[in-house]
Amino acid sequence: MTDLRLEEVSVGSLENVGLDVGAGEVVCLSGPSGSGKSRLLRAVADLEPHQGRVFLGDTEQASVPAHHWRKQVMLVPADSQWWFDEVGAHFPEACRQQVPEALGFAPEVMHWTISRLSSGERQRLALWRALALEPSALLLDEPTANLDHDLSLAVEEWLLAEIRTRQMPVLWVAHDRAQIQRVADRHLHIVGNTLEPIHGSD
Ligand SMILES: Nc1ncnc2c1ncn2[C@@H]1O[C@H](COP(=O)(O)OP(=O)(O)OP(=O)(O)O)[C@@H](O)[C@H]1O
Repeated sequence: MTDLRLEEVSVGSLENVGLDVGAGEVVCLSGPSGSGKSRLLRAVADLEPHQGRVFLGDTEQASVPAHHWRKQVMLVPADSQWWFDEVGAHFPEACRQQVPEALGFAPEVMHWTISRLSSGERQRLALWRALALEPSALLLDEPTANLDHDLSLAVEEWLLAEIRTRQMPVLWVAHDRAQIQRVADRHLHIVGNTLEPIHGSD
């Protein structure tokens, strides 16, 4: 059981962010457009230079090569990147026959070309690809932004079940207040250069 801890992290206009996300806990992060939500996730994923320290359990980000860190602390960005022609080539062999039902795909999806994917299909497959790599922590940047309401609910439910089962600490950037109320154990909102806790239905 591993927590994700930020100590005095500064990136862009955000200063001295301190945060401890427990195993299996979902902390939602909201804030105005351009306030620094994505940059904070990128800093935690060691994709952007920043000040301060980030820990996964006892392991400090600065003590491991960035590519090892990123396999453990997995960022699912709003715009996912794909580098092979076919979907299946991006997945470990063992996962190709087990596409989760909640994502709404038939197994044939593994033979689809990347170029035909809609933005919502890309987003759902990027989530499955991230989980298929069995990370220890997840950083989700508006993971359902391109999905319709029903699919959004199904994906949320699937994600929450996976998060609880695997006991991953999760930072989840979201705009939709209703979604935040459904998924968040805690909600932090960016105000100026800091994160402020939002309680209940504020
Ligand atoms: N590498 C960079 N160097 C300098 N400024 C950057 C860099 N990347 C992003 N920015 C700026 O930092 C600010 C925060 O960007 P960020 O992408 O984190 O916003 P956000 O809160 O995720 O916004 P949105 O909700 O619109 O996605 C923006 O003004 C952006 O232009």
